[in-house]
Amino acid sequence: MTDAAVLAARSQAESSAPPLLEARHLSKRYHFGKRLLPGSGKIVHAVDDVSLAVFPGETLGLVGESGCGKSTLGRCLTRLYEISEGELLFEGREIGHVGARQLKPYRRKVQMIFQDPSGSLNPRRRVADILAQPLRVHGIRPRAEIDDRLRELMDLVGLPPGYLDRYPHEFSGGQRQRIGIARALAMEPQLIVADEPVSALDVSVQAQIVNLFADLRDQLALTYVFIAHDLAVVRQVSTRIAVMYLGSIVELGSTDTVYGRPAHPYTEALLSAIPEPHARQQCERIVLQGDLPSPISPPPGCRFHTRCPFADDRCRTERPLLRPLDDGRSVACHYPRTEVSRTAGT
Ligand SMILES: Nc1ncnc2c1ncn2[C@@H]1O[C@H](COP(=O)(O)OP(=O)(O)OP(=O)(O)O)[C@@H](O)[C@H]1O
Repeated sequence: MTDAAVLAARSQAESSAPPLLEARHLSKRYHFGKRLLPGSGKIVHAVDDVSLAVFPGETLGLVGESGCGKSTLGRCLTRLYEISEGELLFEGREIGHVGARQLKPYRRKVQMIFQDPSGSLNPRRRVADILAQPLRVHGIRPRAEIDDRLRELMDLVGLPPGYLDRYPHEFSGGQRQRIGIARALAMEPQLIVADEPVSALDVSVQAQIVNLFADLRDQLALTYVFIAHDLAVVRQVSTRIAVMYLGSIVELGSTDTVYGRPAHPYTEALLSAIPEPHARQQCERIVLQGDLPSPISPPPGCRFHTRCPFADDRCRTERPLLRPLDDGRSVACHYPRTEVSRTAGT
């Protein structure tokens, strides 16, 4: 493991603990069109050479605008999607390319929570059945202990045990998300990848669910990858932040470092849009010109150069690697904002 991207991904460790999960040069491509006719199909480079380490007990927030590849990366990390290239290691063991049988223990240890939990909640089954199913199928608890465990799970997510007899449609959105969380917890996971888990909820309910995530992390020593487009929510819940742009990580660092003084021009623009007055000292909003380029034909050089106000010839031709800076974060930019004079307007 000598190469700069992997070292940069690991340089963020807040403790000496080895990573729980590590992606090395992970890429995911979608093929569509007429694949049988050579040259006629198209390839979407949804995740492009991502190296990332997730450490035990942390919440790694994954942010970036719509279409940058957050969900695809989340699904690759949980092995819901096949990985096109690269490695994925859980507790040091390669699990990126193993078959279903070898993947079984990992499937339990890593759970995914979605924006809309309805997908995992069978509308014709009572909550008790929904929660008991993984306990039975995976033999997680002896039959005699299942009833107690169901009550425990309801208690963990703040729902009365009497609700076990109800059906999913009898709950509000926030309560349904609590049941989705309880279902994930039933597997006794070590890592949860939560993909936009609060974005469909009312703001007041969002705060309750975010607090629940934080409480559960402390209570059960969980580790999270928290995917969201709402930067204020991600800031509240995350210990570290990974910023994605067009399939790649462009900045990775502690939440305070990245939000306090972003180093990548894309992060700077993204954070300038947070409406909260206390989110950053700087109030001026940076409006990026142009749209997110297509991941079917990403631009050469720095992927961000077509929208970057500071791009020069080097940026147009040479792709910057994710490299560690002195302050512990990593950035994929030839001219990080923390290394140039802001007053000079560069
Ligand atoms: N099944 C698919 N086939 C082809 N392209 C896909 C597929 N799923 C996603 N994509 C494309 O891959 C890119 C990344 O999508 P992804 O959903 O991972 O981004 P995202 O950052 O999670 O966006 P959002 O926040 O809108 O969900 C997008 O350009 C998207 O259109």
